[in-house]
Amino acid sequence: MRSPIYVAIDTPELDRARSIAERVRNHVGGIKLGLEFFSANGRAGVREMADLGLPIFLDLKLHDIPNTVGKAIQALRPLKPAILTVHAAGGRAMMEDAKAAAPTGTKVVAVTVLTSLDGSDLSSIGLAAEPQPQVERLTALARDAGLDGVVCSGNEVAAAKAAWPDGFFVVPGVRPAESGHGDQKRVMTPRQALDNGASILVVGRPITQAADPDTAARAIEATL
Ligand SMILES: O=C(O)c1cc(=O)[nH]c(=O)n1[C@@H]1O[C@H](COP(=O)(O)O)[C@@H](O)[C@H]1O
Repeated sequence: MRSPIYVAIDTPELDRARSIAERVRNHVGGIKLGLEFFSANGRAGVREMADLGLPIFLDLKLHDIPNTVGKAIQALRPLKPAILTVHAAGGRAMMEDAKAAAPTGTKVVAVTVLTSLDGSDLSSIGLAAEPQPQVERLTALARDAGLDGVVCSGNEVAAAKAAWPDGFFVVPGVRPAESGHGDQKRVMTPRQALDNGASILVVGRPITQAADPDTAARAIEATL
């Protein structure tokens, strides 16, 4: 079975991205490319990474009016990514247009509450401090809009899955026990996140910043 780990290769440097991907390829199920990589390398860079043969998760977290998000996804169609992200807070019509514009076979998943936010951050933007009800509300909205799944932390994934048993659940903010949290606030170990119902795990710096990314990816895989 393919590893549930998607390695988040967050770098603007194409050569470095390719080198990390080549080193970890036997211990991950796919590659996640986000805003940092895409802003520097664009669609051509994504194509080069796709040539390595692993599924591509294109994480652009689109969040705009429905027409703009739909047209942006149309422009991405030739890349045929395995997974694409939008922000659930963009609303139901935006998510519907996102799904309608995506290629067949691309999973469109909605980010609920970023894993970098804790209760006090949520209060500061006018939301209730408890993340779980917000994750549950946005998960139901994403399901009703016809998306394929959501992104949430390992703390909320069990509740989200209870509301959407056949949804696809992406869990970032994953940290092996001995790893630093960096800017992540709602974190969980890879094993626990899988046990709670994650479909895939997004792991970035614990692998990409390790002295030996291959060994780090292998060590995480061994805990699953
Ligand atoms: O959509 C995401 O992948 C995402 C959502 C979220 O709530 N939190 C989050 O960290 N991510 C992404 O997951 C990756 C986490 O990276 P590390 O913190 O280095 O493991 C980054 O590429 C983030 O953009």
